[in-house]
Amino acid sequence: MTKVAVLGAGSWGTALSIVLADNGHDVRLWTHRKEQADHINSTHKNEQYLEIMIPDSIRAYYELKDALQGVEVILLVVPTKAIREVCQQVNAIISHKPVIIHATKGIEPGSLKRVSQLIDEEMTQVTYEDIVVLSGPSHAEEVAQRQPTTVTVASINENNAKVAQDLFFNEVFRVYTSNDVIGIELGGALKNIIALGAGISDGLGYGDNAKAALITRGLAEITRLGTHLGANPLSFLGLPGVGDLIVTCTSVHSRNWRAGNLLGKGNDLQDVLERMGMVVEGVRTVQAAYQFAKKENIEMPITEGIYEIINSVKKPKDVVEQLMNRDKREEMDDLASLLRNRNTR
Ligand SMILES: NC(=O)C1=CN([C@@H]2O[C@H](COP(=O)(O)OP(=O)(O)OC[C@H]3O[C@@H](n4cnc5c(N)ncnc54)[C@H](OP(=O)(O)O)[C@@H]3O)[C@@H](O)[C@H]2O)C=CC1
Ligand SMILES: O=C(CO)COP(=O)(O)O
Repeated sequence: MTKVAVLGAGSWGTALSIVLADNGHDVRLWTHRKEQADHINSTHKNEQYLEIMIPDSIRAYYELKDALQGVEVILLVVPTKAIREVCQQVNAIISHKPVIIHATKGIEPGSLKRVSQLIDEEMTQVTYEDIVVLSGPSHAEEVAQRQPTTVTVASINENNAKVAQDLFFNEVFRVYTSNDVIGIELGGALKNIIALGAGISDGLGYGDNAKAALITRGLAEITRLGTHLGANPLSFLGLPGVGDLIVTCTSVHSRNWRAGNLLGKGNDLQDVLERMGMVVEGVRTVQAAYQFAKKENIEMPITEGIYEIINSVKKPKDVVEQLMNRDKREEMDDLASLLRNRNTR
């Protein structure tokens, strides 16, 4: 039995706590709202985020220092915009060196840093190489119902990746390992932008052809930027790449798809975000990806179009027209040269 503090009691933190509790671990689920901790402990429910009974063995905490007492593993699962703040709070409390796993999917606008880089910056006890990221096609709603799910855990520290694999692995939650932290983080963050696009396309009334095109050409963009930033291109063919792209672009559970769908139907972004009541990471990540594409001079027309819609520069229909009328080209043009360049390095 491992003592694990799960920081973030939203849908994903709750679902992953259930996996850990099913595996017999001592799970402390931390929330920054006292009334939520009391509610979870007295009712074993967190219905604001998930319609599921929470195992009695999971205890919710409001006091962070109590939640962190003697833990061997910390699982960070707050939205990207809260990562720095939560890491600073943890840093002020712990003096030991637990294994840090994060399951957050985003990139910070401005700094253009991935989540593991933010953790590394904020936590003095942590070394970048030791951080583990957990990612893959895994909606909280299905994980909490113990539906078959596969994810990947990646770390430069192979031992820590195996620790994470053993911690979560069970008969309905299959966990693979990888050492491509950059690829796994970027795949998870960037697919949310394409999922917004898929939702917009559905909201506009376009069909499966358009969505399949967005998924495929979106994957080309993710691979283009990711490989440029040092990821292994093969990672984008894996669970945290194409796997997560498919699930997020096609599932009604997806917050990003749902938000996009409402935007495509003509709703205002602020209204949409208020209606969602949960984090829609793609809205913030698209700002970062757009900045990345400009800074690194990477062609990302879908990302650019979603950026223009989110920032009310263009209407969804105009972006579709813009994408369909780009210059004619060979499909594998840039990806083939990207792989060639990589091989000769
Ligand atoms: N939901 C899913 O299926 C999956 C989500 N993810 C990723 O996991 C991350 C979290 O998503 P998810 O659980 O869905 O988000 P939710 O919106 O469901 O929950 C976010 C949780 O974080 C809490 N929180 C926000 N800011 C802070 C803060 N400053 N300090 C402490 N707690 C804070 C929220 O508290 P409050 O209730 O007060 O707002 C809430 O409990 C995202 O990066 C997402 O992309 C990854 C895979 C699957
Ligand atoms: O990352 C996810 C599934 O793997 C969750 O995506 P959403 O945030 O769009 O629900």
